[in-house]
Amino acid sequence: MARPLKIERTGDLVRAEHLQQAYGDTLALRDASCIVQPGDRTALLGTSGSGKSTLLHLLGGLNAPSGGQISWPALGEVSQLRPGKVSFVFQAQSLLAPLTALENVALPLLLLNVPADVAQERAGLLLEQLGLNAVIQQLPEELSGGQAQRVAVARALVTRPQLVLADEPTGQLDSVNAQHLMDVLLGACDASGAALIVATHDPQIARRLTQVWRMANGVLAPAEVAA
Ligand SMILES: Nc1ncnc2c1ncn2[C@@H]1O[C@H](COP(=O)(O)OP(=O)(O)OP(=O)(O)O)[C@@H](O)[C@H]1O
Repeated sequence: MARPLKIERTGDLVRAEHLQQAYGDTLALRDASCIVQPGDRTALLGTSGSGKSTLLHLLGGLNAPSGGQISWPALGEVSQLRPGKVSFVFQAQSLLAPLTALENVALPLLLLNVPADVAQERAGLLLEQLGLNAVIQQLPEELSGGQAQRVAVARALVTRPQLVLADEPTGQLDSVNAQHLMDVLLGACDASGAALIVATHDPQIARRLTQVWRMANGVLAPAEVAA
């Protein structure tokens, strides 16, 4: 529980109370309460299978919880969250196979009716920032795992979202590229005032964030200040 839940704040990006998520007989999330505010920098830690991805998916409105309450006071209804206000960097490969790296990154802007030339320019700039100039015309199958992960980060940032939910975004990167990716993620979120939540197993990544949420067996512990 990041902050007391009793106080209503219209500026809260997410308010979640006692969330539960069942997948058939598996109760993946047993009890998670948290508030996300603009500018938050949160590391979500926990062993494999503890429920981190499940929580991120609920916070971004991808799934409805089986129990508990969730709302997005500053963002609106769940149908208004994506694309645009909330972005995901998924753990699994999520780029669209028939589209080039550039087209994958520009797509969320096209869905928001941004003109194609503006969308391509913004997508190209982000890909350049992530060191991907050489591969912008390549298809996902022609990218390395680490390149694909960085393209997915560019796609998440291109709409200048207010909340970025990143599920092990550095899992396929060496430590230099992982730190560079965090530089870009943090720089983009600092520039826009967005909140960033990163599920990670990497202590070096967690150290770049200011608070820690720990998940154990589907239960989210109160937030701690990062060491
Ligand atoms: N779609 C699904 N159907 C059935 N069970 C699922 C599904 N997604 C997750 N689970 C189960 O829910 C539990 C929590 O999974 P989750 O992916 O949230 O964990 P995690 O902490 O993100 O793990 P990791 O660090 O390995 O990514 C696990 O027991 C997992 O097997």
